[in-house]
Amino acid sequence: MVGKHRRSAWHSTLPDSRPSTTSSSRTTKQPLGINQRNKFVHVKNPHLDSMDEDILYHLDLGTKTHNFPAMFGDVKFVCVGGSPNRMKAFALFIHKELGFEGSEEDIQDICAGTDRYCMYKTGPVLSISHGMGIPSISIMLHELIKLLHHAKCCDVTIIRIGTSGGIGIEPGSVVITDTAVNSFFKPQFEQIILDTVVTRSTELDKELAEELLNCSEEIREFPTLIGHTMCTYDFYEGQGRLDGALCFFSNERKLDYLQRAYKAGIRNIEMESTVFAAMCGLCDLKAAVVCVTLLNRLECDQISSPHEVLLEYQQRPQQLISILIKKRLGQHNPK
Ligand SMILES: O=P(O)(O)O[C@@H]1C[C@H](O)[C@@H](CO)O1
Ligand SMILES: O=c1cc[nH]c(=O)[nH]1
Repeated sequence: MVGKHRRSAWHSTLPDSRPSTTSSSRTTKQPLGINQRNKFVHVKNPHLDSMDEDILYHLDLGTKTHNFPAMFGDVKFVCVGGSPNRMKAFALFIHKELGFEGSEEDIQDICAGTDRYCMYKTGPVLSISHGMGIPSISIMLHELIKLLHHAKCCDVTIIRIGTSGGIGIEPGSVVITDTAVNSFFKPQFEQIILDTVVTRSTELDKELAEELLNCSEEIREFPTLIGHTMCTYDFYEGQGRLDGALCFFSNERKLDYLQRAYKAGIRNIEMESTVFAAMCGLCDLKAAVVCVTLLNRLECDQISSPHEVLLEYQQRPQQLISILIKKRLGQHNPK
């Protein structure tokens, strides 16, 4: 049984079934979310205090070479996603949406000295790529969380905007994760530390998920729903695909697994949400995962939609996040 969630997954193609939660109480013209005033980002590592300098190697930043409070102290929203191009596109999009002055050329990759990750900042919004899979996002998050801590950022909301495979929902739907689960449908992330397996919770911020769902009420162009997200260690065998270089199970076993996942409340599969939820939770960061689905895994394994369709799908979580950010900043004018 998957851990607590307030209601079962819900599909916006049934508008009448939308919860009656009003958008006014939580999301109108408030600079910050209700319960997140002056909450600093916490690192949980006593060794950091005794370090003379902290070099964030994969971001090509360091506390002696860069003035973190000056560069990042005003950050309130951090958006992360796998692809460098997507995260650059998001930074440009949000820059325009927030009506900031300056041209696109002004938004440069802060991590240009490394090709591991890219990072863009526009106003209070930081946009960073994390590559594919748990190890890649985990390295980025260690360094990002330290960056936010050294910069003395407070009241930060962090959102992963990704792509995923849907289960039993229309391709192009956007899933807001209430709980990230592992391949056994459990709300847990297992981190191996030295020679010990440490199990961490993958609960995400339920209020933030609801706030995002409220924002989705303004977008009629695509369905948005709340559901569990399964996070795997692999795209092919790990997600029950029949089209990898290796596959030793039948179509029947694949479908049985995916149907059991659907019954457990899982609506999409991706490769980062559990560690993202676990690390952000431990460091007091309000976190959400918002992924578009590229296909329905009950129907196929290959992602065969045309490039333009996939590009448009990738913009959907960005549209939703832009409404949230504008509402939080008191800049939103509903259509
Ligand atoms: O944020 P992205 O689109 O990279 O997320 C998913 C999970 C994997 O990283 C990748 C697999 O195609 O897409
Ligand atoms: O099926 C999919 C599509 C995108 N990302 C995944 O991890 N799985």
